[in-house]
Amino acid sequence: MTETPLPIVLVVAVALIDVDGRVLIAKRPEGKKLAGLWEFPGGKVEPGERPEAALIRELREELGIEVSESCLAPFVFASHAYDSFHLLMPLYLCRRWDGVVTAREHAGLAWVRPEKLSDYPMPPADEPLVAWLRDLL
Ligand SMILES: Nc1nc2c([nH]c(=O)n2[C@@H]2O[C@H](COP(=O)(O)OP(=O)(O)OP(=O)(O)O)[C@@H](O)[C@H]2O)c(=O)[nH]1
Ligand SMILES: [Mg+2]
Repeated sequence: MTETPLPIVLVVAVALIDVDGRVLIAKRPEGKKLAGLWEFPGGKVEPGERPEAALIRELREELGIEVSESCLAPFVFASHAYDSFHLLMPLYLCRRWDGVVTAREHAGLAWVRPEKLSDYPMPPADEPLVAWLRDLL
């Protein structure tokens, strides 16, 4: 069987972890794909951009925080076929940042214990990531 190849889209995302071990998730705003679902902050890597630089840029734009590259620890990744593209999404862990986390582009933010993440509706690609966080954090 021949499959029509889907474009691969590289998205970088992060699980920010606070001193109490809670993880930050953010609610996708109205008007965007998957609106209303909770996600890990991050976004698309632009052409020619390094993944870590893209994530640092996205965290500045979306949350108003400054993260240094040495604080981004590669963790697990999602590989998920949506209808029109194939998502490849590395998830980093980060426990240190400067500034106050603010919802600049999201409809809301929540700090959630790993075992409670499954109470929040998230995109299908995120389900395995939530399981890894629950098991390994
Ligand atoms: N940031 C993020 N994106 C995710 C997650 N799970 C998931 O399927 N995605 C998908 O990854 C794609 C890109 O994410 P995004 O909307 O954050 O991209 P972006 O920040 O660059 O926004 P923009 O393209 O509107 O400028 C979306 O189709 C989104 O649904 C997740 O946990 N975090
Ligand atoms: Mg984004």
